[in-house]
Amino acid sequence: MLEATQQHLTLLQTLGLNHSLRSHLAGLDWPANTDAMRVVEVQRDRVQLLGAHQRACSARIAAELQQALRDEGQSLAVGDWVLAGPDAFGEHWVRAQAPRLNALTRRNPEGLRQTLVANVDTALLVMGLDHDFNLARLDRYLVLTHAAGIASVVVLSKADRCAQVQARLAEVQAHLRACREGPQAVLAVNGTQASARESLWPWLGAGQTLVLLGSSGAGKSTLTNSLCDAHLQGTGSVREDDSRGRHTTSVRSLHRAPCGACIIDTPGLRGLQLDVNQQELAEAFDDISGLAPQCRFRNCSHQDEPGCAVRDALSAARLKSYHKLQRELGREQRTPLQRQAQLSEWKSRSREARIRIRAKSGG
Ligand SMILES: Nc1nc2c(ncn2[C@@H]2O[C@H](COP(=O)(O)OP(=O)(O)OP(=O)(O)O)[C@@H](O)[C@H]2O)c(=O)[nH]1
Ligand SMILES: [Zn+2]
Repeated sequence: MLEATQQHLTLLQTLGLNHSLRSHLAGLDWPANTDAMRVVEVQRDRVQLLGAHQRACSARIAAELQQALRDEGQSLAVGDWVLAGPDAFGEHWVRAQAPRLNALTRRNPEGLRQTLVANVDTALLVMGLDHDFNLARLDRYLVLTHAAGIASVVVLSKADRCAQVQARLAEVQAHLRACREGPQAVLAVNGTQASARESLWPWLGAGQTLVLLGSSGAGKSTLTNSLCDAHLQGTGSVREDDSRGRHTTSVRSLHRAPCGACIIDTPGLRGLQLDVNQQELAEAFDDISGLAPQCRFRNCSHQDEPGCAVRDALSAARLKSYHKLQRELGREQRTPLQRQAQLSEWKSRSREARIRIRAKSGG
């Protein structure tokens, strides 16, 4: 049994199973008749899985696992590793989930935590060299990946449509010049061509998992198709005036590239609400936290204090991003549920107070 399991695990390396995930899986209590498989797509009450047999299969989530996930406010995400197998009727069931190495999470519009993808090696932050180019949005994505401990590469797409590619590349480099743990590279590509694959070659090793992030119309699906050398993902045109896409991709899905890497395409996020605290934000802006000790005032807010080392060294745009995200976190510290709970607590307190006052005054 162990031999068979080991053989399976070796086959699964091509699906992104690395050494650490392998030990996570080996440490699970394997239910009878199950195999290790990877979640490649999440649907409403089903997931699509790929396993050692390399055939996609559709599975439902066993009630106990469903309950356990719900208790933790979690759900399965693309990239997860699970144990799944068929029942007597041939219906496949996911019975266990392996602990994740990492996950990208955001707050959904209701303020609840949502896992976007799990077990990723590199995030490609895709930004079009058209109207999509926006350094403030890039800063937001960099916080998302940094907080998850996932390496990032900035990919400026539509290089064939832009007359100032070098200037744009230099702009991004200058914007992030003081970062110690910034993106691993900043590249410009024509996502429609196979040459994009060559530019990204260092990150496309066998068993590597990459996720493409960026706004709708940035060119994520186009790049996915080029990296996978196949037309897997539908692509859509963008509006002439603002380069906005039409949200062509609607689900996250994992694809295997011929080079052996796993590519996760994602739909463009409409406004990315971060799921980080002030500490994580400060860590992601390590250019600011690194320079702050040199400011004249220990509690310098890097706004208009004299002797501010941060303001002198950073671009105004980078500092503006930081202040904006800091304000946003201050506002968003509480989720709508917590805000509602707070509101009803105030209401009941003032009701009690009114009753006390009335009782005192004998009314
Ligand atoms: N010329 C050129 N066109 C590109 C490039 N990348 C994307 N496009 C075009 O830009 C449009 C949007 O590309 P998509 O790949 O659908 O964008 P997306 O990021 O997947 O968008 P959503 O699925 O809506 O999130 C399509 O018309 C693509 O053909 C590129 O590098 N060069
Ligand atoms: Zn300062």
